[in-house]
Amino acid sequence: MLGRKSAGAAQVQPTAPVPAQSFRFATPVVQTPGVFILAGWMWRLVRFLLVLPFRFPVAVGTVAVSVALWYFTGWLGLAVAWSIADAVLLVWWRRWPRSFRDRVALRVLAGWRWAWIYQRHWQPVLVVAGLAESYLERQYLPRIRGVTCSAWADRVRVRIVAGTSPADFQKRVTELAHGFGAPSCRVEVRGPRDVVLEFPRYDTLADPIDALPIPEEPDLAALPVGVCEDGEVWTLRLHGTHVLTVGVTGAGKGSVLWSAIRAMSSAITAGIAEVWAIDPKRMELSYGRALFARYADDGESAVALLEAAVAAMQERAERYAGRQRIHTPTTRDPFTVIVLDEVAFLTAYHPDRDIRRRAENAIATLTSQGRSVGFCVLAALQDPRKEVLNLRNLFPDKIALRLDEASQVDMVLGEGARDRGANAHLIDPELPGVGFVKLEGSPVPVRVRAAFVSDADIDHTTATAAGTGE
Ligand SMILES: Nc1ncnc2c1ncn2[C@@H]1O[C@H](COP(=O)(O)OP(=O)(O)OP(=O)(O)O)[C@@H](O)[C@H]1O
Repeated sequence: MLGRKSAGAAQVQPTAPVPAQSFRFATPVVQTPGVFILAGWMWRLVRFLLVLPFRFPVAVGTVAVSVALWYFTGWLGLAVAWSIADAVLLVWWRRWPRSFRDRVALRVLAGWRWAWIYQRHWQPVLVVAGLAESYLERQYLPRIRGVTCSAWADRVRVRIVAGTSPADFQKRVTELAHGFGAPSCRVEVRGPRDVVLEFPRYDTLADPIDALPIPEEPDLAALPVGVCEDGEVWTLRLHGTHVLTVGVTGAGKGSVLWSAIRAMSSAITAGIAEVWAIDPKRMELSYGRALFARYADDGESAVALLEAAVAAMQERAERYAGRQRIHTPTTRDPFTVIVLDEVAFLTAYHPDRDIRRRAENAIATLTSQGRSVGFCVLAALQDPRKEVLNLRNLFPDKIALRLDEASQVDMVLGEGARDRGANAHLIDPELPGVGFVKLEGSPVPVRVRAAFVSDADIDHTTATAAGTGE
């Protein structure tokens, strides 16, 4: 009956078996002869041995020379040669430790970690993490192109499978870090199908950092405020930008503010920079009050301070109009930093609506017009949501200290920052001052720790800059 034309077209899936079908076609199963399997393994072994000298020339060369020495001179010759080589390495290590570290120690370490950590665990970790691809019943894995070690991290260069994207790795940084036993993982895209996975070997920022020395002639576009994960000094640009520091209570926002103020204190003494401080909590900035040209701690006086800053900025802009386009700090026109602790107090939490409106207007004007005439807003905030501070995009530079939620990372550092490894919501509460920043010229967020400025350090800074207070 179904075969009749009047029954209409039957809707069957092309691959589903049809019950009434009299013949079934299936691919025949052919047993591979053992000799082919053996030949395949032999070929892989030969290929491995052929590639080995090119991949590890020093290691293979050392073994080859040792075998040759043993063959031609016996054990004695080999022992003498090794003793001389050891002595040379010892002298190298003692006399030029840095070059020894870069050229010998880190290379040996990289070879060891390539073999023992990455090559050994590569397949299981990537398959379980969902980074292996299947096509026509074959499995394709990203390939390790090389491993290098720096003093604190391993960098694994990977050729990804054609048709996949680096975003697949960026989404699985947590799985990769745990899979290879690293505290974290960051993904850097170098080119088409070319990514680098960076696995720190230990947390370089685990110990607090003491207040950094005060620069005598501070570069206001690169103030030393802490340390980056790779051991470099973390410098913060203030001149020519505005900076927003975001973090939950106790995240260490105060140490960022104080490190920046401390770093520019010589410029304050010289009269070419000044700080106007707003401290609604009266606990953070009040301690170093003598350093500030102006200070406010309640809604009315804070708004008056902000409006005075706007007036000063506009007066300066009027003088510069048509004459100069770049601000150079001088005693007449000092670089002015408006430090605003807990900015949400003025823009969201203050009970007086008029104060909130005036504060928001003043901050918007300063952040949108101030940077070219030498005004900078350095603000701290606990909650980055739009309802609390809808001006956050007017701050070109942002610092994400410990945050409450994963979704807040991209709110602070911009779209994709969390995928690139800026897990600010996972920062250990025991590590105040640790955060993520984007440094100039790189989209990859860098993990940093602000130096801790104690009360004694603030006293010292105040004493150094004495005579410039209110
Ligand atoms: N960089 C740092 N290194 C080590 N410890 C720090 C650092 N910064 C802050 N701390 C410690 O963490 C505590 C909280 O820091 P801080 O008051 O700066 O946090 P906060 O983010 O400003 O919090 P809140 O918003 O509640 O004021 C400090 O008392 C200090 O002991």
